[in-house]
Amino acid sequence: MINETIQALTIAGTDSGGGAGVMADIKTMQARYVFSAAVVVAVTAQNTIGVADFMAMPKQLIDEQFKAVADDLKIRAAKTGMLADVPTVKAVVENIKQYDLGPLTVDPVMIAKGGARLLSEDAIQTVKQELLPLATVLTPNLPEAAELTGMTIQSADDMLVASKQLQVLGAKNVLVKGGHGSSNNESADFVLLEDGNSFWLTSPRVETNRTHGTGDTLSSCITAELAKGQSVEEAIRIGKQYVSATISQGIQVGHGHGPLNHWARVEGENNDNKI
Ligand SMILES: Nc1ncnc2c1ncn2[C@@H]1O[C@H](COP(=O)(O)OP(=O)(O)OP(=O)(O)O)[C@@H](O)[C@H]1O
Ligand SMILES: Cc1ncc(CO)c(N)n1
Repeated sequence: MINETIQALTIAGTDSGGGAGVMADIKTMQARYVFSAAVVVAVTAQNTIGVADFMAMPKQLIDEQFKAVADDLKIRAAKTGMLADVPTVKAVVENIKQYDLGPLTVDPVMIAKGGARLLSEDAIQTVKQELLPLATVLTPNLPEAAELTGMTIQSADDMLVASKQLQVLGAKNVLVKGGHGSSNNESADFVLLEDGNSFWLTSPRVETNRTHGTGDTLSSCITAELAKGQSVEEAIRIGKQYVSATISQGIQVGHGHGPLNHWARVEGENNDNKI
């Protein structure tokens, strides 16, 4: 008998251009040696330049995908990404409550790098009230943290206050991503853990437009590491190291915000005998 392969689930939208959403999630989990299943809740027509169109899946098809996965696979951790609109958020929340999917990472995706809305404005409230309380780890970028808290977030102190507010709203552990920050030489993320401990994660800011799917990649890596049984702190630290490697070891695809290098290796990591 061989040991059961570690399995994780992404619940998100597809990206026809291959760089973000479900595609980035699967590539990331594969690179982290975790088997990835996917519940597709929306399909986008998208490339590195922008999102041309998208459609959310009907509730019945979302329910059936969750059931198909839960009936057969042993999911050890899950993440959510693009959730499109109110009915989709509600369907996802209902299914997450119904099945044992392990620790949940919520990436509250709202607006794509090109400016397209991937979550309707009225659904922000639904995410806040119904999905946030289910999050083991919440990973907003600066504009998302601002939307969810109603704060203006400009300084490091603002990130700290926002993370506390997000914990009050029900997220156990919060990672506020600084990719959209104004510092020119550092990309600094703030982490507030369930036990009240907090720390900064910094990496050199890479001068590049190849940053399509950074948030998806970070949250998927965290999910993969949680599936392996890593602590939340360790999963977040590895996530930051991996996403930094995928940005700094860039590849060239497309004409806009290029995708990341999911083949990138974290320096010093031994990847022998991972399966
Ligand atoms: N130019 C950069 N150089 C280094 N690290 C970066 C850069 N841009 C983003 N990051 C890092 O990537 C991670 C994701 O942050 P970011 O704020 O870009 O997420 P996001 O906006 O949700 O991404 P997306 O919407 O494209 O998926 C964070 O750890 C952030 O610090
Ligand atoms: C489908 C999808 N999910 C998430 C993002 C944000 O990176 C995107 N651009 N597209």
